[in-house]
Amino acid sequence: MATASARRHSAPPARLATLPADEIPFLHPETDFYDEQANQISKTIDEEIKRDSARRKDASRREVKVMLLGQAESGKSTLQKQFQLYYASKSLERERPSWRPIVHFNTIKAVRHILDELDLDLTRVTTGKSAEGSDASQEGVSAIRARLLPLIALEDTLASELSGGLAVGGGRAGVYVRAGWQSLVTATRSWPIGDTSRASQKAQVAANMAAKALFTLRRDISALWQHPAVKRLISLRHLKLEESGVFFLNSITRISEPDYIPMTEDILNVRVQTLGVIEHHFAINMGGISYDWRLYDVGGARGQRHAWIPYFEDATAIIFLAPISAFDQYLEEDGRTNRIDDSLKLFTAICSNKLLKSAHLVLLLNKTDLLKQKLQAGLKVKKYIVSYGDRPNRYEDVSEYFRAHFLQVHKRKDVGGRHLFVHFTSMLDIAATQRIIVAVGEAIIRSHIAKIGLL
Ligand SMILES: Nc1nc2c(ncn2[C@@H]2O[C@H](COP(=O)(O)OP(=O)(O)OP(=O)(O)O)[C@@H](O)[C@H]2O)c(=O)[nH]1
Ligand SMILES: [Mg+2]
Repeated sequence: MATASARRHSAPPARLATLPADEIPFLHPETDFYDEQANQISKTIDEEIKRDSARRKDASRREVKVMLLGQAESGKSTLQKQFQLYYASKSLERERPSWRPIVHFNTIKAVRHILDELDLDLTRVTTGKSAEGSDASQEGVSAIRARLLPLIALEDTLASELSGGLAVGGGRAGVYVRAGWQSLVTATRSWPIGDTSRASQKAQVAANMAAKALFTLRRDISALWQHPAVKRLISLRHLKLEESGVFFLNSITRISEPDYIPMTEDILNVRVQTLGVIEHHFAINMGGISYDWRLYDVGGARGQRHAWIPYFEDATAIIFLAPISAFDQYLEEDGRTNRIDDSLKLFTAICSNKLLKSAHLVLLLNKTDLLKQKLQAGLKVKKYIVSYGDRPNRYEDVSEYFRAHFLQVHKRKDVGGRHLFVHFTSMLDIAATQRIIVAVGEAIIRSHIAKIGLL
């Protein structure tokens, strides 16, 4: 391992470093003394390289890279939060205040959506296009609307500031998050792009204005939410709010309190779109060994899916989430594609992707709580999925029908001859999800060990 220049030096190697370049003595080859020293050094270096390589190999064997995949709103980030809650609850605790403006944003967005639908309803009634409606049911709405206008005016600014000045997709206001987004509203870490302090200050100003407006107008929001015209629109299914909107409107008094800090349940209910790929680290102990668990949470909308590919080759496992409550919903990015159909196509692409052929596969059929609610409310699956035919419109039959379709995709398209772990989940149910997280974590680590050999 001795280098050519070192072998020609007659002085003991330790002196070399202390000599200025122009005083380096003439080098005599074939010095016994030097050869012995050089061999010793060479041996030591070789051993160190071997040890380093063993350490690296060991570390890479303990590294478990798990990707959360699935369409937008399938519940990937919610699952990531559940992992964080279980394996790194202190970090979730620290982030708690940064979720407050996002809870407020979700609420303002829902209020704006209600007012838009009431507007549309009035137009339908006045143009004679609605047989069911009556503008009498909107009595009092215009006064509430006038008072709520300053709150609604904050929606776009808040969305833009919370997203770090990003405007994605155009049209509907939304909040998009990338790695490190919490620093924008907590000012504890630096935002990775642009003028960090200014971005953070602007986001905090917008967040404070929204918090004040929500507190001042909380009774009007409540009155709007309880209004018979709104109830009528919901029962006619003209008004379909995001789940987070319903949850926060039901909690308006609590979340608009000046000293409000989001509870874990609030954090799980929040809706923000993920941009790109966000990496999270956890240490998971199994059998006395600590595994470096890396979770990759991705943006699931169609325009985001290209960003997944660079991570495929290294993935130890894929957890694919399919929201089976979405049988009556269509993609936001393509209003003609049924969400279940999109999930099945995406799952087909994942099962048949050669880059992923050695990754373990876990399928979570998510949002079972919402599926139950929709079926109980009388929504008919066959109206949206014709092939469901005259099967019973019960939870057991519907969930089994969807499960069978995903299993069939796996059977036909899987390139790796892999086992598929399948679970029904309701990601907002903390106790049930934590049990599944432990089971899934152990199954993935066990398969990983089986593949790479015992540590
Ligand atoms: N009722 C119910 N809501 C859920 C469930 N899982 C997730 N949600 C809600 O669905 C919404 C979307 O969840 P996210 O975790 O943000 O979805 P995502 O897959 O990360 O979406 P993108 O980041 O856009 O790809 C959030 O408001 C969650 O609270 C579930 O099992 N039941
Ligand atoms: Mg997400």
